[in-house]
Amino acid sequence: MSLDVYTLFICELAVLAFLSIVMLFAWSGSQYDRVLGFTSAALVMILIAVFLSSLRTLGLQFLPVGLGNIMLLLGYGMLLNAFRVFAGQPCGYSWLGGALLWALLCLFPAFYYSLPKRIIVSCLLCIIYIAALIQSLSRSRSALRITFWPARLLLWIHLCFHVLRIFLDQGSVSPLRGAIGGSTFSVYVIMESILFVIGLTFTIMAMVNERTQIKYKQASLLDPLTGVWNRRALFIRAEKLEARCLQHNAPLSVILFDLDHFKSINDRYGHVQGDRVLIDFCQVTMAALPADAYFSRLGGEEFAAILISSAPNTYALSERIRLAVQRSAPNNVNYSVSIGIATARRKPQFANLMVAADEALYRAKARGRNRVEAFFSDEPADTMEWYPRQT
Ligand SMILES: Nc1nc2c(ncn2[C@@H]2O[C@H](COP(=O)(O)OP(=O)(O)OP(=O)(O)O)[C@@H](O)[C@H]2O)c(=O)[nH]1
Repeated sequence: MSLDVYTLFICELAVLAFLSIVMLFAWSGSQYDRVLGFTSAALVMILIAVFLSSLRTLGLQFLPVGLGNIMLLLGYGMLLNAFRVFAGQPCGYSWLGGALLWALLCLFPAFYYSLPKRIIVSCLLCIIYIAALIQSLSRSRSALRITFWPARLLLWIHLCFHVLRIFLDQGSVSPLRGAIGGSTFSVYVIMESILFVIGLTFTIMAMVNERTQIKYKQASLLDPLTGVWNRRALFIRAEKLEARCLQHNAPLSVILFDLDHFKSINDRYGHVQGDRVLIDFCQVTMAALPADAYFSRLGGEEFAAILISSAPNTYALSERIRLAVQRSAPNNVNYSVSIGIATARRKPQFANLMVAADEALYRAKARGRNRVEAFFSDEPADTMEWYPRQT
């Protein structure tokens, strides 16, 4: 099979133009997402670079060799920015490095007029950029469960191709009259480049799509004011914890919190200060809870925590939280919390624990607030762990 370099060149220009348009539409449709913006810029720059390199047929040197490669390296720089923004890193100036170095080297005739030297330097710069892309991608790994591996594979294939090119492309000038490609190897470079830009465009769109979906899913599980998990998240998590406790025969505890006289805090200090108290309560409580506890806002001034912990430990922890809240005074506003707890020794059922903890919380309110009450029962229950009746 022989591949015609002219046909491939036209294909590449058409593919790049089409992908640039698709990406520009995706960018504007995504409320100008910066990742898609940088990718659009990269595709447009690579399109210009490919067009400029075709001017070799006219016997030109500066436009295809100087400017064409500068545009190509700027295109890689834009891709680097896209991956950096995706990973939450600052763009910095490294995206400019390749293009500046190329411009500098073109000042030396020994480089400017030597195809083999230009091929080696161009390959090395591409390898550096692709390695930087792989490194930035690795930083996004936790945010990309599905698209991480295809993206990584695509970049590694592109990197290996450039390593191979250093050894296989001898830089022998194409024998074709008015050749578009610089060397006889150009046909493979164009073909790989077409496949790479197609793969890259769709991979980046899939990455952005996955990130958006995760963001919306997270948002649906978080309380917008305090940033802690919401009721829905708690119930999802509880199912998992129930299963874990069942498997390891571990005790499961629920702690219910209700801020005392919160309405009067709103009335006396205003709603904004009331919000600050809610945020402060979350910070104080989260700092005291163990890392594997799951804390959420049920609504209003009601919160819940679920954790694998025995009854005495849960009681001691709740007391610590109550005292920490009592000491805390955001903007000099003192407040307190009533706490109800319940623990199941084995076969825990979250719904039952919530009812039991709620009963204990009701007692804490009835007995004067700012106190911890644990669920107890007079019935001989075989799974609920209860405390001696408090008088
Ligand atoms: N600032 C603020 N207030 C809220 C928010 N959500 C609910 N509230 C207020 O919380 C108050 C809850 O009042 P109540 O249910 O009467 O409870 P309380 O005043 O804390 O009384 P006890 O629970 O009996 O100690 C209401 O006034 C709500 O308006 C919120 O997001 N921000």
